[in-house]
Amino acid sequence: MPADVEIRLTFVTTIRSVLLSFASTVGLALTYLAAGASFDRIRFGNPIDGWPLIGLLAGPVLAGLASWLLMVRWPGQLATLEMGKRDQILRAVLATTGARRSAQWTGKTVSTATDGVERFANYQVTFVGPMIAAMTSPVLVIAIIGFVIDWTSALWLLAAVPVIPLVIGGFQGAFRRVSTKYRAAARRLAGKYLDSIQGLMTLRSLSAGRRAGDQLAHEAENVRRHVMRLLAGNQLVLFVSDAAFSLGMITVAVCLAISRGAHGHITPGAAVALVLLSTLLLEPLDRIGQFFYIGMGGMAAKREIKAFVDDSPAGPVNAGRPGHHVAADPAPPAGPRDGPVIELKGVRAGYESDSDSSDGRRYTEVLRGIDLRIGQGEHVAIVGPSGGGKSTLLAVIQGIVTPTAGSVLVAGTALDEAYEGWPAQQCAVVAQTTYLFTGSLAHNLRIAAPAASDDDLRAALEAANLGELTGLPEGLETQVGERGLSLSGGQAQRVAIARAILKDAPILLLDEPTSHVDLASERSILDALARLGAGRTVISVTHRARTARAADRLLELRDGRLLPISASTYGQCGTEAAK
Ligand SMILES: Nc1ncnc2c1ncn2[C@@H]1O[C@H](COP(=O)(O)OP(=O)(O)OP(=O)(O)O)[C@@H](O)[C@H]1O
Repeated sequence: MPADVEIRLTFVTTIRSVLLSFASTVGLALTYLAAGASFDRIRFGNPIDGWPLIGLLAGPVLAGLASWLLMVRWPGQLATLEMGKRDQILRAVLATTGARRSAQWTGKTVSTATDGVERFANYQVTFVGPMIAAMTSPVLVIAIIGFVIDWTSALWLLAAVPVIPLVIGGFQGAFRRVSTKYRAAARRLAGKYLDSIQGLMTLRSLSAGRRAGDQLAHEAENVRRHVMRLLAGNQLVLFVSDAAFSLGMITVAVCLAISRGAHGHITPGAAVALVLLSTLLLEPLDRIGQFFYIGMGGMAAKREIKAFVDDSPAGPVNAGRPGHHVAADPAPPAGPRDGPVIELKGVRAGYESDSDSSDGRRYTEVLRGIDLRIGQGEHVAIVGPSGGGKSTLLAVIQGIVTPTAGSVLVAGTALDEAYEGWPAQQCAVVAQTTYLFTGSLAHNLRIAAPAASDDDLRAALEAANLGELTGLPEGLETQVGERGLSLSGGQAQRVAIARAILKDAPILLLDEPTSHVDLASERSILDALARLGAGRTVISVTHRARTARAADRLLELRDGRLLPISASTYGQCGTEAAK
């Protein structure tokens, strides 16, 4: 949601709240004045008639109508605001590089996009406007008292009114840390909870379920403690403000009524109306109860959403890198051209991770000056120690990880100048594991090529050595993913190859696609990959000597740098899995 829409919505909400609150205040004021006037008439033996009667009837109706209008419009505005914020967060998520993605980050995202957005919208729609209205309506009440009853009493009461917002402002400063800590604890719990669900099978196989449960209970207890602190603060403030202000304000009003009435400045009826009207000056106090739970929580959520969105490199791949121009329009498709298809010069890249204990972030550099030139149709294999940065290098080529220095050219176009989706369009990837979405096999394949026909899908499955799936009773409509047929690791990898075939990109990136499969599956996958790689530029990250030797060129990634090695040296030196 663009900021101006948010500002407009808040502005409209506030104006509406102020108007409706004024209508409600006038309604109640009319009732109290009518009650006072009636009191005078009763004293003189007259029945209740004329404007006091109209006031007594119309006042509550007006007040009730205004309050009702205030209530009925909220749900729609809440939904609009929540939808807009979630859309903004989703865009930020999609623009976030792989460098940030971790279980902690995912948990934070879920917590911010659900509970955080709800709290923010609730705060923005049901709190900000009514709070401003509540703060301004006493001025209206004072004016009514001044005009209708007595200016001296009005001025005395006016002196007490500014104390309430001042006190609320003071409490806000004192309790801001409490609500920020509560939101942080809630985010941490969401992250751990999600982490445990994602790693459920691992936890079970390691008999670590109970320990993980204890940790979750510990985090939940932490959240409970912070909520209790917030509520305790709320109760304390309610007690202090109610005791001091309600009593103080009513006492002042009663003293004024008695003193002004005794000296004949106001009638007994006006004195009664003055005391009744002074209760309307306590309207801001009613809001203090909401202040901590909705107000403080909403403000913390607002800061959190802003930090989340500001923190994500929304927009083009390299947005935020100083001095880099980003093309607004798609660059031309890569045709056969002279020069390298992939070129990296002096590329440095790494990861920032949220530090658990402090506010700061830790940066670890993984690639420390990569130079690489790959020509059209060339097949390059990259080997190296585990954790050396091979997957990171592929992520840089795909534009998922943005280098901190150096330049990257993909399919003949520098990423600095390409639009956001360019590298993803040019590369088909088969990674170590494949994610299958819940849905049909066809749905899972069309993610790569939405316009593909059923025949295209079947042909891709055949070419990926996965023809057996088309023979299932429901064929392409067979449900796979979490709630459907569970495919084996090898079959899932071949679904990824079928996706790559359908995508038909000029560059093929293979990140150890056979590392988690058995020998029979490996043969089948390598065979399908050989067909897929023909005529394409291929980078394959591997630990297998056979795959490495089959490449045109072999490079080793070690200590953040790429060095050429000969296939014979690789086999003999025995890099750990080079068998
Ligand atoms: N999203 C991430 N956030 C933080 N650090 C990361 C992230 N991804 C990878 N790393 C770290 O970067 C380093 C390089 O990881 P990378 O996966 O690129 O290595 P690799 O050579 O592909 O390893 P392997 O052969 O085991 O797959 C590792 O130390 C890893 O912990």
